[in-house]
Amino acid sequence: MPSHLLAIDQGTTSSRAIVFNDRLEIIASAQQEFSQYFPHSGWVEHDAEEIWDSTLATCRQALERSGLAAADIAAIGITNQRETVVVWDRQTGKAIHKAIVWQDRRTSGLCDELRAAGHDPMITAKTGLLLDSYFSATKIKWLLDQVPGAREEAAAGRLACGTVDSFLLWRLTAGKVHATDATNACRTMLYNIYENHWDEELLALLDIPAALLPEVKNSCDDFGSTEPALFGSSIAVGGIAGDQQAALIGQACFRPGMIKSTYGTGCFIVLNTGERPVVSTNRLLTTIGYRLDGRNTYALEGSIFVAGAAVQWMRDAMGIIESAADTGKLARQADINQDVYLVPAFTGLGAPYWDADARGAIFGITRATGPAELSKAALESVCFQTRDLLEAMRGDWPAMGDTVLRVDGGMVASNYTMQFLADILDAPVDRPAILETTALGAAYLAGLFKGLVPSPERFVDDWKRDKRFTPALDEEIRNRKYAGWQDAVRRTLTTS
Ligand SMILES: Nc1ncnc2c1ncn2[C@@H]1O[C@H](COP(=O)(O)OP(=O)(O)O)[C@@H](O)[C@H]1O
Ligand SMILES: O=P(O)(O)OC[C@H](O)CO
Repeated sequence: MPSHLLAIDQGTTSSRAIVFNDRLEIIASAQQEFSQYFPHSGWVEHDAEEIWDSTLATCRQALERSGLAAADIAAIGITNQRETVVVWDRQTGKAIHKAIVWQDRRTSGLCDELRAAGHDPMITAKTGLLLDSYFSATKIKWLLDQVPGAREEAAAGRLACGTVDSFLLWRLTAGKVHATDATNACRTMLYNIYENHWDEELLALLDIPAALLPEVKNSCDDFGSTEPALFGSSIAVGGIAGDQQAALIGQACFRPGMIKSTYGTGCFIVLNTGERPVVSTNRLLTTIGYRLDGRNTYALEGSIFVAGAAVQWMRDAMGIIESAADTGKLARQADINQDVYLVPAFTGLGAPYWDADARGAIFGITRATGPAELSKAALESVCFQTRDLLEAMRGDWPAMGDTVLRVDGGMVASNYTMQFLADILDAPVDRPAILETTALGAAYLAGLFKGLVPSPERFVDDWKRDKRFTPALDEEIRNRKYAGWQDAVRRTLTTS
């Protein structure tokens, strides 16, 4: 009986494949970066062929490194960068244009027009999202409108469209399955998260034919099986989830009130709110955390565009540090009497401010300010932004109670940052034993499909912590520091 699981983690900058055993321990992995295309200011594209090639290559490498054959893999789970869209030809499987990436802002003018026409309350009421070019819908419209012949091809039923999971599934099954899961569908801004269907009014508003879109399934479901020639024999695909939702699953946040925060390039905080969706009054997103057996578990999400990217900026643009880990060492040496704040609004500010025009700023610099103080300010900015989101979540969902934040992503390697996070939140911060939580979530869904892993209720109890960071900052200092941050943000915003 095959008992291993293969997780595909198709991210914004790299594709990864990880083989897990049925105890959900990592056996082997492979990773490959691919090109980012920036054809114009604010535009971000990926080549769908590079996405596919890197995914296939890493799956094969991970299998080879594990010493296993395809026949030893019980099922594949796919997790992916969300919102990014591909439109492809059903006959050839080739994309008609490069994929438009979630970060791409080319349709912000169209979003402004939709807002001016008063459509945003309807969009939020159906999708739980805020009208923004971040989501897939306006990107699909752009592709249909701008690629020569696309509208005619679509009308003739010759095109298919989907988020990256759906494109990969199409390729893995050699065009036999056109499907996605609810966590990906709910990020398109075309999916009604309360009634669980592609929304006709939204499709009509954006002139997107329903026939283009994939079937929406559970996150753990029968997604078909891979073409035998790809890996030597066919493997079932049993799970799909967008990467932030997969991290929620991998962190075993299966109970209402449980919350995870992923610190990579950006930061995404997701709170499980249970079977009842919570409508945000604080500009957070209502989203589907996962769908199992036809039942949605909803979540509130806050997205911060710049987290580890602030550290990359210190290294690549400023040359203040040589490697990311230097920031922690420097921050510990900083003069504690200097209150320096960095507001990393490099591409505007995300939740809960949603100010696309704000730009980064540094406050409180003196002649004595140097790399140490800037490093400290960069790391702390991520923690202040997390507190902003948690305050918004508490406002939206008073039942949240005491928070324990489960963290993952590259930046959680920084003990300085994690301790300051606990201090400024005045809440414990838990770092898990397995840091590959996104892939773990995908593997878990695939394992659940095959009955190889514990039920969600039991998985919660199996979750293992590496380290807990406990708050240790005096209340008066905490309040003063946070007030300083709020003041810095106020001075950065372009909207009042
Ligand atoms: N020790 C560290 N201290 C601070 N930041 C770090 C550290 N290690 C990694 N990072 C940051 O974490 C990010 C990488 O995390 P990762 O989860 O791999 O991101 P992504 O999946 O978005 O590419 C980078 O932005 C990097 O600067
Ligand atoms: O690929 P990541 O890890 O940068 O995540 C991207 C998010 O899914 C975008 O919403």
